[in-house]
Amino acid sequence: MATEGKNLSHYNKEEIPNAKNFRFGIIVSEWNSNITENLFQGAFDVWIENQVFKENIVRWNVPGSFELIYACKKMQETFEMLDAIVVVGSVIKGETKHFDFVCEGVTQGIKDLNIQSDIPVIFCVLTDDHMQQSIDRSGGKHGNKGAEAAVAAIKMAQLRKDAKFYKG
Ligand SMILES: Nc1c(NC[C@H](O)[C@H](O)[C@H](O)CO)[nH]c(=O)[nH]c1=O
Ligand SMILES: CC(=O)[C@@H](O)COP(=O)(O)O
Repeated sequence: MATEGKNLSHYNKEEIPNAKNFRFGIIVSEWNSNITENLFQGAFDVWIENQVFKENIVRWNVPGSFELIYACKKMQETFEMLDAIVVVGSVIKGETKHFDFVCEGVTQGIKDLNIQSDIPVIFCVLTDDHMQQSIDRSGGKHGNKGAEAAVAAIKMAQLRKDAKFYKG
């Protein structure tokens, strides 16, 4: 398993672009908030550690992961100055196939928003079989996927900035 036995949240600050002037959006699902709040904190802490100004971080909340799609579309439309957006969710399998549809729907929706908009969207949605897997990946033994998402957001913001520079 890709994550098993590993903590993927450790990163080398020397390899992270200067994030001081970047502006980020983050949308947090309220489902499984014990998980999503830890994911948010992991992302927020990485951005602060990399000199992002608190006032340059915009947070919205949504009821569940499926609503991340619409909220992200509206955030892209509303805050065109953002350099990247992170969407945060925790989907945990239940008794029915609903888990499959929510996970696939969010995945495809966020993929589409990356294609349709100039603002990159980072996918920080845990899709786990049970709560322990979620705990392990939101500040537990396998690190914090929120921290990883924040690093990805910085790197993609820099890639977008470089692309604009080369395009002229
Ligand atoms: N079961 C989980 C959900 N389900 C709710 C959906 O995301 C959505 O809010 C609802 O279908 C109304 O549109 N959401 C999660 O984020 N995590 C879950 O485990
Ligand atoms: C992902 C879900 O919506 C799921 O957790 C809901 O649980 P159930 O499938 O038992 O209704």
